[in-house]
Amino acid sequence: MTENAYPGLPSPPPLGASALPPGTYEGHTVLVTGGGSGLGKAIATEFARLGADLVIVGRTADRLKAAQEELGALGGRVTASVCDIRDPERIAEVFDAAPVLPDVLVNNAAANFPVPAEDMSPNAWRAVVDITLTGTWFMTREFGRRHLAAGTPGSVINVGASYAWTGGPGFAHSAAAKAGVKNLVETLAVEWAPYGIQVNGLVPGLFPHADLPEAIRGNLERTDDDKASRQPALRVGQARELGWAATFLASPYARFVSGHTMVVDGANWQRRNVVNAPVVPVREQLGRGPYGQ
Ligand SMILES: CCC/C=C/C(=O)SCCNC(=O)CCNC(=O)[C@H](O)C(C)(C)COP(=O)([O-])OP(=O)([O-])OC[C@H]1O[C@@H](n2cnc3c(N)ncnc32)[C@H](O)[C@@H]1OP(=O)([O-])[O-]
Ligand SMILES: NC(=O)C1=CN([C@@H]2O[C@H](COP(=O)(O)OP(=O)(O)OC[C@H]3O[C@@H](n4cnc5c(N)ncnc54)[C@H](OP(=O)(O)O)[C@@H]3O)[C@@H](O)[C@H]2O)C=CC1
Repeated sequence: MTENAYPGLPSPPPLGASALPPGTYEGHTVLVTGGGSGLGKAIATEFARLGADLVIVGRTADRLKAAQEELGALGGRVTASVCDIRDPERIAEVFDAAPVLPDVLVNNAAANFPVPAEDMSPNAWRAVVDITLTGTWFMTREFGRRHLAAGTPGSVINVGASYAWTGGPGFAHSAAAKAGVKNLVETLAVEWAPYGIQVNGLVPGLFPHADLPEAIRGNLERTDDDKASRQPALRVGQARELGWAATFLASPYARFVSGHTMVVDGANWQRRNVVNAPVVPVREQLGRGPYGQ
């Protein structure tokens, strides 16, 4: 495909830059689920650059250990805890074992793979909804209860997806779960504001990276042979751009922002064409034959 003639949205400042004052998060601890890889690690990185201590959570010990070393090199204390966020008892143990009660919870871990709705097994539905929605709720519940008991303020950021508003053909499970995640933001922001707890959402657009599972990476490659030109911004997101948004939302400069979901996607989710593109059924887009054959 030929290069686009338009400039698109400008590139962000380089990795290592920050809009917030140095030390904004000194003395604060940030727990990031899925902080051992991909966007979770990028978010954790930006908090660490601003002085935060971290707790990172995921299912895979090796992945967490590698991230712990990488993030630890930024100067703060990094605790790595193996935990499946579907398990509320294990979540309680992770909070018990953390050096302090984290001030910020970033619910970043999620599960997803493309599948035509009619092909989805009950377990496939459960795996995605249990991790993405129920796991997010279990983490948030533990965080909220402990802050209420301690009488301390806190900030929750739920990482979402724009198909929470639009629906997500080919991702019925994930889209339904992310809609629930966005709705939780709105409910809990009201319930917990009196106790000093902010709850916000943060939605990445297209942020390809090497840690994505094969099913998602393969899907992006199949449908996006030229990722940049298929978006209004004419480029994809840089992981640090999501990290910067997260550090702003949980910062002292956003104390009156709660119940809001911020979309960082170069306006891709608002996109409509003057002339509609031809409709291609999901199973055809995914290269599957007719249902039942
Ligand atoms: C696109 C841009 C937006 C991106 C948004 C993102 O979220 S990106 C972030 C993306 N990051 C991640 O997703 C990271 C985490 N994701 C994961 O670890 C896996 O995707 C997981 C959720 C399947 C693992 O959960 P687990 O260990 O509990 O699962 P398990 O292995 O036991 O399988 C459970 C059921 O699912 C079935 N099934 C599985 N794959 C497929 C498939 N491709 N097709 C159909 N079905 C599939 C499997 O067959 C089984 O059903 P069965 O046979 O019993 O009826
Ligand atoms: N990348 C993108 O373009 C987009 C991403 N998003 C959202 O951004 C967030 C991060 O995605 P991304 O970094 O790309 O995805 P990754 O697959 O790279 O990361 C997911 C992380 O979550 C962890 N995780 C998954 N399941 C569980 C579980 N049951 N318990 C604990 N940890 C778990 C994984 O670790 P482990 O497997 O070791 O448990 C991994 O570290 C997600 O919420 C995703 O939905 C939304 C739109 C687009």
